Amino acid sequence: MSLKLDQLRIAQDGRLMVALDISVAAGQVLTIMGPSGCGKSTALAAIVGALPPAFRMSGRIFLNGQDVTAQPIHARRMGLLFQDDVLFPHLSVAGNLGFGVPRGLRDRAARIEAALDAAGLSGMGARDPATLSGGQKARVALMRTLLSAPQALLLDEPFSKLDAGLRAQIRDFTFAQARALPVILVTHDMEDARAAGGPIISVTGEQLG
Ligand SMILES: Nc1ncnc2c1ncn2[C@@H]1O[C@H](COP(=O)(O)OP(=O)(O)OP(=O)(O)O)[C@@H](O)[C@H]1O
Repeated sequence: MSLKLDQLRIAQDGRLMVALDISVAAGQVLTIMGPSGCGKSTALAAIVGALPPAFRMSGRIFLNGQDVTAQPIHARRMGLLFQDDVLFPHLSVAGNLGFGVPRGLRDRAARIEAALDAAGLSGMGARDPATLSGGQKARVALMRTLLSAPQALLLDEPFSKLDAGLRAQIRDFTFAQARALPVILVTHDMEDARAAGGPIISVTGEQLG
């Protein structure tokens, strides 16, 4: 799998805000950094197909070699994970995971079980998500996204609410679970960027390291 941003440009009120021209291969994590308000989240919104009307976009987005620029958000099948990605409080842990599984799959229960296993939550599917620790919640949120079988994973500061120890643990877990996918990580944290191990760019297209 691969994600290619070909001369992607996002402007607001005629002013260029974001310029990205890069390919991300499966198993690679591209990190996007930059000051607050410079357009990092907007860039992810454009890539998934949910750019707010206040912005104009040019360039093309390719997923697995296919031009998806004109496709609506649901057809692009990309997973997007936020820092405030809360679990649904009215659903069990398994119910939350099941939300990610595409409708009509026969092995739905087995997929949920496998995700519980991967998250270190075997046998805890019936639990109320409120009873989980912060790390457990973060793992369930990630697995819920991955169960939707995304073609790429976009991470918008997903670790920033976690304390330092947990942050490293969840970060490693995320990169390990997503190793079959191209991943784009938005972060303010240099440690996150280093741990990602891939190219680091600013949203203005400048290569940082
Ligand atoms: N829906 C919207 N309509 C109009 N302007 C918006 C909208 N969303 C964001 N903006 C503006 O676009 C600019 C970029 O916002 P964005 O959230 O992409 O920045 P960011 O780099 O992700 O910031 P942070 O690091 O603080 O999350 C900001 O000036 C913001 O106010």
